[in-house]
Amino acid sequence: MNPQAAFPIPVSVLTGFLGAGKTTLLNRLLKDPELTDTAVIINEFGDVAIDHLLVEKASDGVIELSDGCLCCTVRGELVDTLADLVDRLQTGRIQRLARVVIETTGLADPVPVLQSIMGHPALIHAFRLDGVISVVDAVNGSASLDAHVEAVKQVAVADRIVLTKSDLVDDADWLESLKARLTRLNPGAELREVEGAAVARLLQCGLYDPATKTADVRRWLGEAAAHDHHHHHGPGDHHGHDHATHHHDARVGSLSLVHAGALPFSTVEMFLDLLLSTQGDKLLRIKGIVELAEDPSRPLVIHGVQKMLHPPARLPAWPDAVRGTRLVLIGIDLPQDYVQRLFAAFVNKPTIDTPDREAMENNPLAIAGR
Ligand SMILES: Nc1nc2c(ncn2[C@@H]2O[C@H](COP(=O)(O)OP(=O)(O)OP(=O)(O)O)[C@@H](O)[C@H]2O)c(=O)[nH]1
Repeated sequence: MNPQAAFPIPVSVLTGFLGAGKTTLLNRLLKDPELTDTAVIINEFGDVAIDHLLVEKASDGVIELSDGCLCCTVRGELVDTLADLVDRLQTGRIQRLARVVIETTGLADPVPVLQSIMGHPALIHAFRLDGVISVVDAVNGSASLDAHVEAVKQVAVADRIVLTKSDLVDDADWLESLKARLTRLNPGAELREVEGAAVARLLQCGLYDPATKTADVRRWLGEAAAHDHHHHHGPGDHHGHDHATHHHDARVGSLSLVHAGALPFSTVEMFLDLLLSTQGDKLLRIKGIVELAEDPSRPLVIHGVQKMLHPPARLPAWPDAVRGTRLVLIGIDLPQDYVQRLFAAFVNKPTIDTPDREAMENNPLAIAGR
């Protein structure tokens, strides 16, 4: 491959509901000299392709997708567009490519976009999903979350949430309650106001801090926040007022799975297989770090979207003193107790009311409460 390109190339996905301020933020971001060799892929929606005109520093960087619903038809094209970028690099038609930013249409469910980046065999070695930045409008964000489950998913899958238009909101309580709602939906994501957020570092959500070259596991897993906000919402739960007014929100939940010791690779693999085959449709994101029994000094990094797992990668060393296995899951209608018990069955000795591993591998339906 072209020596000018360091594969895999990080891909950032910029999402957020219609008019939330994605293009405005992107225009500001692209002024940062650190983002010079960035390709921007803008997904168009509607008859008139106006978005690319709004991206000022576009010239040869913008690759336009044709109109259509992102969830279905454009998925194939996005893959083609990314493959074309690799081709251009290899043939020298592009000299350098340091990053790709994909701006999704405001109406889109971002999950298929993430899946097409992570799951396509032709792209898997060329690109890595760095992170998802979700833009939420302080004026209309709350109404969008109430009305559209896509807006809720955009927030739930985010690594970072950027709040725009707070300059238009006088009511501090309104702003605080929107922020609290966003934190409930996605306790692991970093929440920022747009002022000050428009710098290259906003896009760097991955495990490695490119400045220090060290892994920042806690930030990447969103752990510090996630610990204080365990959600145990299930599809059948009722949350009174909250449930009644925010019915989409109640379906979203995050949970952490923690195991103190090292685990054999086969255990991790089987647990993930079962988790993805039974809960894949409900999982929005999964991230984690694993201490492997076979090689405890080099942690295994797990990263996935729905049923798709990024090829597991190894870190050269543990970034800090904390070892063991930590998985963070965000899902919609995810049966949290089932997942906790499934994990426990794999990593611990079986208890009286928990079927053992062998029984479960033979019959994954053995755990009640799915
Ligand atoms: N006052 C204020 N206006 C903003 C802010 N961010 C964006 N806007 C305005 O909001 C409108 C929509 O912004 P865009 O950046 O086009 O939003 P978008 O999310 O790209 O929109 P779509 O591509 O249509 O989904 C524009 O008129 C922007 O100028 C902000 O922080 N404050």
